[in-house]
Amino acid sequence: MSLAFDESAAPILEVREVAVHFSGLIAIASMSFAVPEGEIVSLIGPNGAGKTTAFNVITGFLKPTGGKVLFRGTDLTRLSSNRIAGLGVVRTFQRTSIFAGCTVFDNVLTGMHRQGRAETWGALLRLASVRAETERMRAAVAEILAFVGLSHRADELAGNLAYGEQRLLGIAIALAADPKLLLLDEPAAGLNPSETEAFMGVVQRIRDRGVTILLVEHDMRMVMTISDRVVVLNHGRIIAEGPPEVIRANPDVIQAYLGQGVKHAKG
Ligand SMILES: Nc1ncnc2c1ncn2[C@@H]1O[C@H](COP(=O)(O)OP(=O)(O)OP(=O)(O)O)[C@@H](O)[C@H]1O
Repeated sequence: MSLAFDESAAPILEVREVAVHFSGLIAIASMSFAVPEGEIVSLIGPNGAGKTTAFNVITGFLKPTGGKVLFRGTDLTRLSSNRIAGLGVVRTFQRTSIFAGCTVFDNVLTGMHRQGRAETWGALLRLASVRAETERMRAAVAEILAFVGLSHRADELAGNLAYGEQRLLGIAIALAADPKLLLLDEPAAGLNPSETEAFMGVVQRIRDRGVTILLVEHDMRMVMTISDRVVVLNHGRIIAEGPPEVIRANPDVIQAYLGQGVKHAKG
């Protein structure tokens, strides 16, 4: 893990002066930050700071009141969430959306044509070599399941998985959509310490495979261990930005958030 921020790395994502107002309430006042390609960047802050709102803007679920979001130079704020997913900006949700009545394998297979991949799927079905293509996709699903450590559960109904396994399945479904930038919304919520540990390893390995990660997470140990860079939001404004060891020592951050968070993480 590279703890130092490489200023020369090209940003895959640039959030420029994004503002979000909800009829009088300012959820995000003005937010600008960049996510360098190939890094894990965490967006942290107290409850209500604007983290989920920022995710919703980046993924096209919410149009900002002002500002832009550039993904490899393309302005995402003009595009539908489906188009954005099709470009490779893929998110997971706080509540994992799985098909409980389908097998783990089929859930991941479905992930290949969810999230904006419908056109590709349709085109594939028209190919004469559908069978070869199906085999290729099944091999890809098997590879993803092995990657997240769920191969042994492939034929199980997703609804029968333990909670921690369902979170891993959520990640596997997102990986099936071939993300370039993966947004993880509180992936460790509700996990026990050993599950969190395993999850941290998975997230780092996803980064090591070349997928850039933007993480919203309350578990400070996870954030401080795996992030290359941390962006701190408070009341809709960025109050600090930098590598974990700098953020950890920033008095404004400690005041706003970390004091409580670190205590919580250690307790
Ligand atoms: N659709 C909405 N309509 C009105 N206000 C909203 C809406 N969505 C969010 N807000 C408000 O915007 C602010 C930011 O909320 P947001 O959910 O982005 O915070 P957060 O940092 O993700 O919090 P948490 O850590 O609790 O998930 C809050 O004051 C929230 O109540």
